[in-house]
Amino acid sequence: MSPLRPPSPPHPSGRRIKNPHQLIAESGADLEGHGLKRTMGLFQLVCFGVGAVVGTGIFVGLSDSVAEAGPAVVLSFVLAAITCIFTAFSFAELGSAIPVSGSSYSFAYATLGERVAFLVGWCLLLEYGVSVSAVAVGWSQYVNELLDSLFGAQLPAALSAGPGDGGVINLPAVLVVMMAATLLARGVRESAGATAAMAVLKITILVLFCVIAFTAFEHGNLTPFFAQGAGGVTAGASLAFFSYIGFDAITTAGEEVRNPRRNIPIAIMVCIGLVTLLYCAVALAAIGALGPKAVADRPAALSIVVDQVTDSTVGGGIIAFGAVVAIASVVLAVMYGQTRILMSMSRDGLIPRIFERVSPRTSTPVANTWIVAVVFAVPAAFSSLDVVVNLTTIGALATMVAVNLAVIVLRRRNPEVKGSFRVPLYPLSPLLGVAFCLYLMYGTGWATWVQFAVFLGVGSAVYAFYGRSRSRLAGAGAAR
Ligand SMILES: NC(=[NH2+])NCCC[C@H](N)C(=O)O
Repeated sequence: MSPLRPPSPPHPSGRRIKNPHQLIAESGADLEGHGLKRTMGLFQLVCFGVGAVVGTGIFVGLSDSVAEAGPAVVLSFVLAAITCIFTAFSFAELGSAIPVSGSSYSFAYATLGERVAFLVGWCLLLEYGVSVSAVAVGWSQYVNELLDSLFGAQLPAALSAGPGDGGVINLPAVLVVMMAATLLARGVRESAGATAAMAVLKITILVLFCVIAFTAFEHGNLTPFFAQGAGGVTAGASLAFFSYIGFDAITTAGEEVRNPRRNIPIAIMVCIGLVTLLYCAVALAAIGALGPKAVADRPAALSIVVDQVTDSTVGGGIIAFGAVVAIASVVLAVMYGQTRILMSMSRDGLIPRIFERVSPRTSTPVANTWIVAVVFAVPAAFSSLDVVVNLTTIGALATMVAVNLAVIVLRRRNPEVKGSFRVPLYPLSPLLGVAFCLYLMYGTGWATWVQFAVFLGVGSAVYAFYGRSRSRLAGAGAAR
């Protein structure tokens, strides 16, 4: 049973919009010590961000972006980072003004209304759920690489890749999803210490990679720099964007952060800056060592580069081991996020109540966790990486468009709700955020757009036939 919360009073506009004051009051954000415990400081918050962001995108996706952009992939990373920065400003403003859990879904509910909030929640199924599948598929490549360097043998392709990638079923990907569900259902979460350790591990592995790969650096490998022209840079940026997804996790911790109004925006900026530096260095090191062709379209590319540079399988094995641990932690974190978003939506009455049911034995949403695991194990088993990466990316970008718009709506409609952080150059920053997001969405290609349109159509139908009539907010009398 969920604790009963008093329903929000109707929004003055008469539309189904959650009153931001009510949201803040419900979360106890202005009363330190109420609600969840405020234990996270700035360092932990940055670690939390790095832990959520660095994963399959750089370890595996790098080779796809290099295939699109050549050495100019560095610019693709920068383009993706700029998109994130504008959007991160918006996340930071909303996160500091309305410091509640639930992230973009809650922000949209307080500004753009219930229908849009539902669709944002629906897109989060791509950004979180489908990305669990994507990250798991990437994990499986490094498991194979690790097995290879430990035992000199890999799993047969039939059992370690989906039909699109020349296999039948991707068993390691299914395995990691099920392991994460088992841990989450038992209430095992990364402790603050483990989160920090994981972030340090990721940074160490990537720095180690750069140090090794730079020993074999040759400028010649970086020319021609614009191997595939400007179009390649754009396509590469859409792919590279995946490796930044997750920075908004920082804003989902709103209720557990000390001094959120100051720490959340700073943590977002530090996290994106650090990650961009790392990614550009890794890309330059990898291409500088072996040239773009040897990096492009290779599974477990970072391990392979190190193997070739050091002429042994030990270094590559170490990188693979680090990647296996690091990527598994992303699966855990993202699946956790998905279950909590579904819990918020269920508490609002927009999806069936089974998602908010908490097991009395473990105090975790067990049914919710297993539904998520089983549903997203299917694309993990049978999809190829680029399909799930593109779907995750387009879903994430769509929610970010909504977040940028939410800033504008909040400032116009509730100018009194202010956080400590305000986006610079308003309204230019959120508008540029929208523009960059749309640009990268465009870069995902028409096939992804078609899949996305179908997905949104289904979501609208679910809202029309289910969520709309069962909404708690509607029960409060604000229905229109
Ligand atoms: N909230 C999320 N969807 N996180 C997925 C993060 C994916 C992560 N950027 C990676 O490269 O593996």
